[in-house]
Amino acid sequence: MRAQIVILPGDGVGPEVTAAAVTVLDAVAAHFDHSFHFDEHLIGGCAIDATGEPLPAASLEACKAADAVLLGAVGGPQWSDPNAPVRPEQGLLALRAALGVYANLRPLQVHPRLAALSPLKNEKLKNVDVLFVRELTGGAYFGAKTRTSDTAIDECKYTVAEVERVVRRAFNLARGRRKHVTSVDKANVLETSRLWRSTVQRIAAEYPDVKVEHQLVDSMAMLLLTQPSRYDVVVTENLFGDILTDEAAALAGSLGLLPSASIGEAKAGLYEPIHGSAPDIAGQGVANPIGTILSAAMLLRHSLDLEQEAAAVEAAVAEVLEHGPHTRDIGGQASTTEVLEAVLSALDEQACHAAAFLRWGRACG
Ligand SMILES: NC(=O)C1=CN([C@@H]2O[C@H](COP(=O)(O)OP(=O)(O)OC[C@H]3O[C@@H](n4cnc5c(N)ncnc54)[C@H](O)[C@@H]3O)[C@@H](O)[C@H]2O)C=CC1
Ligand SMILES: CC(C)CC(=O)C(=O)O
Ligand SMILES: [Mg+2]
Repeated sequence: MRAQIVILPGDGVGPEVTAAAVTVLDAVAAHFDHSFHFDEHLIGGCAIDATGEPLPAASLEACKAADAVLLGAVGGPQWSDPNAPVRPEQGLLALRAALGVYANLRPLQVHPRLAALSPLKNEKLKNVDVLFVRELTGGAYFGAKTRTSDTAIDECKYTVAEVERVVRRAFNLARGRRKHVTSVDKANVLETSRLWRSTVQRIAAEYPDVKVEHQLVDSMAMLLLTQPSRYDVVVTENLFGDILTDEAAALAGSLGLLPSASIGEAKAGLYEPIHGSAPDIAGQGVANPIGTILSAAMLLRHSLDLEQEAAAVEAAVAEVLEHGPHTRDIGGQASTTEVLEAVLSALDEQACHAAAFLRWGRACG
């Protein structure tokens, strides 16, 4: 298959981790006989420096025309002046809105080899397999912002239609999993959460085969640590989902491990690790590339319908998590490049198995 993929490296460790993921996608193309064309564009702080804008028109147009977009991260201390007229993060929010990618899928699994890195006891981490579905284009991140000398307002708004579409996604995804949806809100206090909860209750009636429960976000933050294996699909609004998934990354062992897929009605989606630009380690060649490589696997699955290829990348990553090498954040000493090379050689083996399986299938008729 032929695919046009836009790469937005962004800032900080973004260029380091996207370069690793592109090398993996190149290897997938070579092994499985696909033709991926990569087109790199600016976003975030580097775009502000070059053009004055965090999302230049050329970047947005390229993303809209692509089959998929792979992004590193945006932001950093040099663009974080509270009085700055434009900020890198505005570029990412504008891109998510323009692409209409309202559902952000953030899977959490705990590799047994890394369980020791988690602050939790090992037995709590058995069978943890959660899919967070975070609403991505509404809520406080997109509401009107006003500021006077002594007052600041961030409007938080949700419409029924915005809640319905992401909640339906969550229920549909739950049908392919353990058929359990946990909706997280703050309905005891927030009007937007009351609208969220009543909408979930109405949609749930269309899915009698899926068990639904409601959990307030403050207690959910605690339950995620005390009973993580209880959860299957967790659907929640933009801000709560952002916070809960960084917390969830601590269960897996590092923020550098978690991938994400942002999807809407179109096949084309936006794929990015859940972490930020990690300015504290940027430029040192030690960033963990696994979250971005797994995001590339999600790109293969969700935007290109290449399930076998996605599974091969995931199996290669699992092999490297099992046997190393590991970057510093997960207790090793390896560089980004050493981890990438290990993933590539594990992928070689996966691809050989896949090719042998295909030959066997043909021979058997
Ligand atoms: N999607 C995006 O582009 C996001 C951008 N940001 C931006 O990133 C900047 C830094 O934000 P922080 O709160 O420090 O969050 P962060 O996610 O960049 O870093 C938090 C901690 O996790 C570590 N970390 C993150 N990714 C890692 C990786 N791949 N390998 C190893 N360690 C990793 C960092 O070294 C740091 O200690 C800010 O400007 C923020 O706005 C934050 C979150 C998401
Ligand atoms: C706009 C981003 C910086 C928000 C964020 O932290 C995220 O999407 O994970
Ligand atoms: Mg975040």
